[in-house]
Amino acid sequence: MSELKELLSFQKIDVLRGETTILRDVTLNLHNAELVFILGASGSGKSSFLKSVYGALEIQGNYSRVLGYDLTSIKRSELQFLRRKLGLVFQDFKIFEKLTVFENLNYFLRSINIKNEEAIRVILDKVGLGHKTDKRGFELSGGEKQRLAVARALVHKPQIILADEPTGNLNKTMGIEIFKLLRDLAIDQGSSIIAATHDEALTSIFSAKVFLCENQRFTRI
Ligand SMILES: Nc1ncnc2c1ncn2[C@@H]1O[C@H](COP(=O)(O)OP(=O)(O)OP(=O)(O)O)[C@@H](O)[C@H]1O
Repeated sequence: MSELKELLSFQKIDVLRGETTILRDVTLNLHNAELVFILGASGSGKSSFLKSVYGALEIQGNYSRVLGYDLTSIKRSELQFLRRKLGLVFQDFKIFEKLTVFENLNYFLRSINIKNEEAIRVILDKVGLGHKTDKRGFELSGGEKQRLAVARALVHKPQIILADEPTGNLNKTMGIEIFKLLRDLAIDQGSSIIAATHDEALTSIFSAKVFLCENQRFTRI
């Protein structure tokens, strides 16, 4: 059992978009190898919360630490270093359709100054795409695209994975299968996941801390 480390701590933090307060008094503590779901209706602030974690939205409050960075005082030039320690998964996959499976991961790793072809091969095997490394993005099914996105989120062994509706474009069975893959591989390498989802069913399948965004509140349920 690995030692418990605090990866993220928000204490009574407000998340803003310009002049508008999207969420108030957000309190969340995240440790390694932990899964957190964020539920809420469309427009309730789930994506905004995820964006606040990587410094893409303004926040206010006394205490907000992510992987050792204080988000209320982090410099713009430091954000790239924080973001290298995060993995991102989106509903619409955001893979490069014209690049091959291998090139998609290599492009991502190079963008964060890492050259590690072995890590690419290992993670592609783990997500079940080891036999499709030379296929281009447009030749993949939706499930395969999300497997590739899962591989991209994990290949650099980030400490936190932020997943925004990761099952939103998949059928129910495929969504559960791919989320399980993400969860198992992440937890295995000690990474934690914060996943925003409409899909309440996921919370009954996977053991997790669950929060609800509603009327600007962020409440543990
Ligand atoms: N780019 C943007 N510019 C301005 N306001 C935005 C922008 N994106 C979202 N908002 C507003 O911020 C609020 C929270 O939106 P957010 O996308 O965080 O909700 P969500 O719970 O993730 O919704 P969904 O489930 O539909 O993705 C909403 O009122 C929305 O209209």
